[in-house]
Amino acid sequence: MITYSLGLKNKFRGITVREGILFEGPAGWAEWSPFLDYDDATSVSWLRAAREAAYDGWPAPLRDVVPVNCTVPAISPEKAAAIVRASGCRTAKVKVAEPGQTLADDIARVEAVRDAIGDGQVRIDANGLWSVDEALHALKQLSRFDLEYVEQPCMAVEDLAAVRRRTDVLVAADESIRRAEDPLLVKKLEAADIAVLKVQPIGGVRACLEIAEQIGLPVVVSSALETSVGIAAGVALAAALPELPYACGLATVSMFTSEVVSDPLLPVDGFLPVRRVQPDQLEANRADAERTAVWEQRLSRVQQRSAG
Ligand SMILES: O=C(O)CCC(=O)c1ccccc1C(=O)O
Ligand SMILES: [Mg+2]
Repeated sequence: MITYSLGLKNKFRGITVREGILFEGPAGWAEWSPFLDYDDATSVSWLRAAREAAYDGWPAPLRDVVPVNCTVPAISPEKAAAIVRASGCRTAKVKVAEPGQTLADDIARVEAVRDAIGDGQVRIDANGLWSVDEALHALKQLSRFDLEYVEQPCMAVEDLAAVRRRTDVLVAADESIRRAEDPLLVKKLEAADIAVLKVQPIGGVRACLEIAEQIGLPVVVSSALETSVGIAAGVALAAALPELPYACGLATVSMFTSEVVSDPLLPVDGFLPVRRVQPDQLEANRADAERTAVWEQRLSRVQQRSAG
């Protein structure tokens, strides 16, 4: 078992360093990396996902590559365009509604991404940070860039439904599924056209496959900003879904300044290969003793909780 610490090239979700635990079981390597602002109760499902990876393995794949989007943080238009061009992806996901920025910043970034990707797809993710009115106003301005969909424009599932009723842009639910007590409320309230599923927060590949079946919406598999070890679980889910009509948000390894494997899960021409990974760069990416102790204590608290 090792605690890793990886730098991020750009601030993402408010963080500049990503940490987590990697461990190996009979079925392969597993990642446990709940974000630091998540409490122990929330982190139990993340542990279920890691145990599945280490001890059970994943259902058989139905495809051997999965299409992915490149992820564009809330950065300048010039840097955004450079990320899109370097990625080789035919779909880009652009972060918008960043605290401290304006709608003008979002418009400039989305415009630069649209220019860079040409006739590819552009989707945006507001991480629930708009009100209904802000979302409708922003979508009116941004829809001229021909959006594939908007992910989580508002936080409350009722607000998501309200936005969906009043815009032509397709709506995807992310936080409304992975952070909700009832992930199927999105379906009941007809709050979304697309379901974003993340393996760690939802509690494993099989848990995600179950939700996919019950929710009856097309699925976009996304990362929770994991190392290639965690990304491999997302790839396994994407490979096992009966249908995969959209590119997945699994091309996030390129956001790190280093990686725990020498052959990371990076897209080639917009696709990730379906395979497991074997970390061989652990020592160079090991967290210091203090951070390792913090993570090991956290893991033992969450293990106790999940055993109870
Ligand atoms: O979907 C992607 O392209 C990358 C994944 C991503 O955006 C993300 C990564 C970590 C935490 C939250 C999110 C999110 O989708 O909101
Ligand atoms: Mg999201």
